Amino acid sequence: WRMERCSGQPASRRRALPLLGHAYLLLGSEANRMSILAAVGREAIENGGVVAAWLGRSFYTITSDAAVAEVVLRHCLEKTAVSDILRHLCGNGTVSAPVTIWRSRRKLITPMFSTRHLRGFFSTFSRKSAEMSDRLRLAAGRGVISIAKYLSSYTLESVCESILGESNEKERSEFLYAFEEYCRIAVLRMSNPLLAVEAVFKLHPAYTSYYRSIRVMWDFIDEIINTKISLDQNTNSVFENKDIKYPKSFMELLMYAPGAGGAGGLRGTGGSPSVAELREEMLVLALAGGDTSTVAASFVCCLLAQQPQVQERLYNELLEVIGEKRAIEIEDLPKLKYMEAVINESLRLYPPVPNMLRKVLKDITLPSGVKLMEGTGVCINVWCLHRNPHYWGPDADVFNPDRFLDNVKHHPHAFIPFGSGPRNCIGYRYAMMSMKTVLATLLRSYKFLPPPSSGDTNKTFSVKFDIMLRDLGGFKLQLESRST
Ligand code: HEM
Repeated sequence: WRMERCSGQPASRRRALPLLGHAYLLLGSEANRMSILAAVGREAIENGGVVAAWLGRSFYTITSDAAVAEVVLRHCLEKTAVSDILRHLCGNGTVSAPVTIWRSRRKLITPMFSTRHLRGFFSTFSRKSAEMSDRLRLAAGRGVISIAKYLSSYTLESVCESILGESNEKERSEFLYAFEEYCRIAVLRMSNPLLAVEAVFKLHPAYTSYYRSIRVMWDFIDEIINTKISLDQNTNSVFENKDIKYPKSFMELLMYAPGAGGAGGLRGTGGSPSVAELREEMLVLALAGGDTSTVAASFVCCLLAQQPQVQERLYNELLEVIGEKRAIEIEDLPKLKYMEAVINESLRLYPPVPNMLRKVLKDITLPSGVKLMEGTGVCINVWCLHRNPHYWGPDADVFNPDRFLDNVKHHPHAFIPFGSGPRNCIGYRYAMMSMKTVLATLLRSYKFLPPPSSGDTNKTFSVKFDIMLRDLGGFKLQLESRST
């Protein structure tokens, strides 16, 4: 009570238990976890933007308010202890690193996302999209499929080619399976403060599986790194070759980055990058870049299946900008304005990262007088912020891409699927390019239809939360070929 009083934050009306605080509410199924997070986010809206809750003995401010999100994302760059679970996998990789290490890591990978490098990856997106479209030919007209299954192969293949440079299919699917297993268990550990304690987790049935899945992912990346290093050594080019031709993989770019070697940079002993450090960054990019885009593109497809008029309008835009037959070119992408609005509206309603956590390092007093206290955590409830009627009107839950075409100005922090501030998503442009390319390829060849008897065309998908947001129904839809 003292914390709530000092911070001026209303306490959640849900009961807190000794030791667990409100964390016991998150212990049920993945769907239950998401509905609790959404309910607490709505409590914050009712309270004018914030509500206080306890995750174990840690005090958290939950917010669904754009102004609070802006302050937090600008000033609080440290992740909370919950991110320590991510560090088991990614170590000091950019996404999970403590601020002191994060600064140099972020500086090092930023140039890799320059326009020049991103342009180099377009050919990967377009080739992999065409391959996925071919694979789908067998599924068209043959009933219900999970579009996420196909999109996850597309994103992982593209990510592997552009980020790692190479990989084989069997190992890729083992990697994907291991990642799903890791997410399933990691979120249990994040939601249950007792399981965050290693000695307690050791007694849990998922303990072995958790570390096995991490091992599988590490081995996958290490194998690629070691092959690359020995190849380069054999050709005498390791770290000296400044004239490699584009497109390079992110891994090559990182190995040859001029900035590598500074404090926290990627040079291991003897002037070469340590495999462990390369692995950390590659894992961050492969994971942050793969699953998020799969989830985002899958929700777009399912929403389009529900909304035939939106899909037809998008198809017409594709005909106008690209036409029916010619290959998509990189210059087409910025012209697809309606496509961008559809993706944004989908990201608004179904943000793949529905919660962002930050630690407060210094007391901050918000304009409302509420205090964010040093040492406490903040959870930005993106799911509720994106559905907050205060910013999006009484029809906030309705899918309407025109919101992003109208000249109505929204609060700049009412829409933050990629975060914001110095620690925002570094792969935003990569993700948009990849998603636009695959969606344009698929929509020119297929019509998306909802599964039979899926009911209301504006229904909210039932979702679950396991680090990422996912459709509980498994992203099901039907395909009809446009060429018949
Ligand atoms: C639709 C796709 C994507 C979404 C919705 C998304 C979302 C996000 C969000 C919300 C954050 C900030 C998390 C926080 O503040 O706690 C983030 C960080 C990050 N994302 Fe993405 N992301 C996507 C795609 C990508 C891609 C394609 C890459 C790389 C290829 C990537 C790399 C990263 C990295 C490295 C960070 C950490 C940045 C830092 O801490 O400085 N993301 N992403």
